[in-house]
Amino acid sequence: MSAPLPGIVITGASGRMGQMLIRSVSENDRMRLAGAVERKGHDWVGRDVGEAMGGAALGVTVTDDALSVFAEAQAVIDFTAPAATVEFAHLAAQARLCHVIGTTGMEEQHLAKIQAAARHAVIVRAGNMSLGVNLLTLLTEKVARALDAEYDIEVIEAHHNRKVDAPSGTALMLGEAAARGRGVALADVADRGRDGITGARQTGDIGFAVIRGGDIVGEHDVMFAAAGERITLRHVASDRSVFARGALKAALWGQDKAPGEYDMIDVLGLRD
Ligand SMILES: NC(=O)c1ccc[n+]([C@@H]2O[C@H](COP(=O)([O-])OP(=O)(O)OC[C@H]3O[C@@H](n4cnc5c(N)ncnc54)[C@H](O)[C@@H]3O)[C@@H](O)[C@H]2O)c1
Ligand SMILES: O=C(O)C1=N[C@H](C(=O)O)CCC1
Repeated sequence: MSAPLPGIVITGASGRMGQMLIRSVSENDRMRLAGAVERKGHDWVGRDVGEAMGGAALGVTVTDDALSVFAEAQAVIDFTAPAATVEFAHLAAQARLCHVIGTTGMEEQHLAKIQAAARHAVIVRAGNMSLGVNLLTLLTEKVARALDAEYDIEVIEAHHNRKVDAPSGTALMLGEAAARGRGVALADVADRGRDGITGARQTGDIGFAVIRGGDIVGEHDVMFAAAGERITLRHVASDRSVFARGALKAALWGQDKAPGEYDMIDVLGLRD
């Protein structure tokens, strides 16, 4: 007899990523959709999630009681908002299931609570779950290590007009990778908001520039600019399925791991 398929809960079910994840999990034959969670008061609560999405019924009713569905599942995939994710991390630790976190815009207070939850649960967290961006972080680190500070590093990102955090989680991952390559702490060299008479660029800074418009899914450039030449590493996401694919991989990967915090470099087996 074959083992039961791992049950996956999707939080933020009505969101841009939530709907993509509901579709991806329900079409995947290595897992089953075990729950769909939305915030209290959301008009999807109490409805079949497939019908709420405008399609066929999936036999899963959207709930605002996360713990009740976590108790019957093996993983939760969570692309919501920082405060909600902290709450879900606490509940996932209680239910001892794998928590895959795609939420960005986290501050120190959120990260400390997630770290505490990782004492009891497997947590996989990444500002970008796509294979392409995770490879790009490795390339960025390598190029930054090879070049000296005569090469100014700028991270440029573009996203849709509904995005609420900036710079994007991906831009910060790329900035961290560049700082690692340089052997510095990003917090010491990040230049995140230029406006007015800023003065000349400081040698060694890592700059961030942010574009918001229309339905851009996610675009990131890491530029190394020196006198006489410029290198640009680029990733363009044109479909949210690339993030969902990584998240589903992480949920399966996390099933037999010890509690702790992991990222997509671990999931993809790319760590040196
Ligand atoms: N890591 C990645 O690969 C990746 C990719 C895409 C988006 N993201 C991040 O995922 C997050 C969501 O992005 P989106 O575009 O889907 O946003 P969205 O606003 O479309 O969806 C967020 C959903 O979360 C729900 N939500 C908020 N609080 C909740 C709560 N307490 N309980 C249950 N549900 C709650 C909202 O109602 C909404 O449906 C953002 O932080 C975004 O940056 C990460
Ligand atoms: O649409 C978003 O929001 C995205 N967020 C992530 C980020 O902040 O980098 C990943 C790309 C899409």
